Amino acid sequence: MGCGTTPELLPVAEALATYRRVLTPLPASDYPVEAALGQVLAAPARAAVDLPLFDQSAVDGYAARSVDLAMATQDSPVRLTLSGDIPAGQSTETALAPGCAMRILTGAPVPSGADTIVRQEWVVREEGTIRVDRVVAPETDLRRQGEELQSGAELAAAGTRLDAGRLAALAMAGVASVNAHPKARVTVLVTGDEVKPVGEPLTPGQIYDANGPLVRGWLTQRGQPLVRCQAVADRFEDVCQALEQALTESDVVITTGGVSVGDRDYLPEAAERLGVTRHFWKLAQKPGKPLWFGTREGTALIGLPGNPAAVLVGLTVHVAEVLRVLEGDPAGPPWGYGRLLEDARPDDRRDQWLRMRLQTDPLTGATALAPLPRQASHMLSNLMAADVLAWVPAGDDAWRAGSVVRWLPLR
Ligand SMILES: Nc1nc2c(c(=O)[nH]1)N[C@H]1C(S)=C(S)[C@@H](COP(=O)(O)OP(=O)(O)OC[C@H]3O[C@@H](n4cnc5c(N)ncnc54)[C@H](O)[C@@H]3O)O[C@H]1N2
Ligand code: MOO
Repeated sequence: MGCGTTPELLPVAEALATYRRVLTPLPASDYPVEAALGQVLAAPARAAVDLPLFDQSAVDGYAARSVDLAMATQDSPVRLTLSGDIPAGQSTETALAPGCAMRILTGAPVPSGADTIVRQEWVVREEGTIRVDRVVAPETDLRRQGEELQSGAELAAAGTRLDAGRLAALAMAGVASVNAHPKARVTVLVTGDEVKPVGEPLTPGQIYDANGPLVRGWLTQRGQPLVRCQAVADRFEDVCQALEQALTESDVVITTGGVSVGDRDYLPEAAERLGVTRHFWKLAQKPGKPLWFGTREGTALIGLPGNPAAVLVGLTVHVAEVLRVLEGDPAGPPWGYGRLLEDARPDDRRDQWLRMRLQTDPLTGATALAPLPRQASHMLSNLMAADVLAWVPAGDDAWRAGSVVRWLPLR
């Protein structure tokens, strides 16, 4: 929060705290493990089996008894009689007898009696026997049952968001289903009579729609279930109708445009007409000052301003946190920190979200930030170069080269 922010505008940190305070995670249920990709666990997941599942070989070679090889040297190699063959996926009931070895492949179960594996590079194979010319210590290349994880051990705590690697770790440990919060279902309403989809002809005064592609693309990249994305005309009744349907069908409703004080800015009035409880409307941030946040029966409504850079801030900073709370994710925003390599734009009223490039600080080797030109709220072209959205608090000094600021990744 900047020290010089205008008092009637809610500080950004308070907006973030409001989401945590007024929203509750969506009710959890059980999902097949792979269906829960991207979801957050509501209960710990425990290993259903030991890992490794059984004593197994780490290499292609021969299961042996280390005592048989204790005297082996180049001058006096030991011969072991081959008494079996164990490929991966099979096991043998037969115990390994003294003076014997069994052929074994990587991952195959070790027969009882064997306490070491002789990798095949160390062996000369002859008719029915192998010749070993070195000592092989007990436990060499042998993976013991349960050495990684024991059945019943907690593998993932509640609050863990599942990615591909975590899913794989659960599946390996025999976890077939998990108790998780669902992903939030989102509806997007893009207002503005002046906007047209790119590719369609424009009449004078019209512009191409940036917010539709921005919000849809951002949600798709996150794997967010999209209920619908709809263009809504700047008419009060149309806004009310679309909003009512969206509130009924979704966990989160995102609107763009029509949230300020203009003659056709219907969102605040429509939301209040439909019984949405307002938590705040104006934030001490730039871009994105008019940001309307309210709830109705657990559904969150986030009214973003129409300016595309304000929508970018709304998604990266605000919608992301709303989704984390609803999805049961205890982690707050994934802040990075870096020193400004050059002066940024000063502002003494509102904290600024500035698009910057990540660089390496030539003095320290640490991550540093280079502000980009073309930062105004109606501009997006610098996203071609931007890596992060940096939070530059309002006030006297935070914008100066050398200040350390926080940032959120843009990709
Ligand atoms: N008298 C005041 N005027 C404005 C204030 C204010 O406090 N007093 N705030 C300004 C700020 S800050 C912002 S941000 C905007 C927000 O206005 P709205 O949320 O009502 O948004 P619109 O007026 O509908 O649109 C703003 C701007 O963005 C363009 N736009 C809208 N939708 C799209 C789209 N899908 N793709 C591309 N561009 C879009 C629209 O044409 C406008 O230029 O209000 C200021 N005014
Ligand atoms: O908040 Mo507005 O997005 O500053 O231009």
